[in-house]
Amino acid sequence: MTQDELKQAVARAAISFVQDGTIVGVGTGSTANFFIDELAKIKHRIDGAVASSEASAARLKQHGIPVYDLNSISELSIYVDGADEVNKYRQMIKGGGAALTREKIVAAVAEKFICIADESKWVDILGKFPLPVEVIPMARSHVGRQLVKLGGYPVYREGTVTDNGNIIIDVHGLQIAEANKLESAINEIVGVVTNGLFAHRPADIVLLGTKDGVKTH
Ligand SMILES: O=C(CO)[C@H](O)[C@H](O)COP(=O)(O)O
Repeated sequence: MTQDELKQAVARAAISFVQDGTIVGVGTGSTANFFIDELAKIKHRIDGAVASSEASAARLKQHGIPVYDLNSISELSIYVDGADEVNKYRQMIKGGGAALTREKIVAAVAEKFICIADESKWVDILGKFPLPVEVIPMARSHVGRQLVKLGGYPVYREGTVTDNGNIIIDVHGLQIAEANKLESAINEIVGVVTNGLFAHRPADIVLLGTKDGVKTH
């Protein structure tokens, strides 16, 4: 099976968690795109969606799925999104697509976070994938220096502007043993909007696409 076929399989599996008549939280990235395409097939059963990026909102609208502002709803039963890395505690690194802040906001509102990923994303220790940090542009150098003090090698992601008008710094060389602590420490740096560690809010369910089928963690 190709990686895309594994992504498609988990996207399809996630549909079984969608309840009729609800608004669905939708993430960002290639795996989330497969989920959006699956969601379109059952769009008559749902009320609409909340998106974690402009790109996902556009794809949902192309399919004729109504997209709601997060501020206009009071509850969200599920949020379905991909990950760049996920471990056995269902903690994740996210933000490869630069949507980490909105992803974290929608995930915070959702009752259940369902992570959909192909098996290449499964890791023992988080940190091989460079950790994305969303930063207010004028704080770029300051934040970079503080990230070095935390043991990382910050690299400015040139040419990327987030949906919130900010920049991304990718932190290389981290071996993340205590994800909760590192998530908090980075968020305490002045100028950081948020970072792509999802340790305080891990996924509730991970659907992992493997050659032997979709496995649930
Ligand atoms: O966090 C994300 C975007 O900000 C994505 O979930 C993550 O990058 C995984 O992407 P893909 O499904 O394309 O592998």
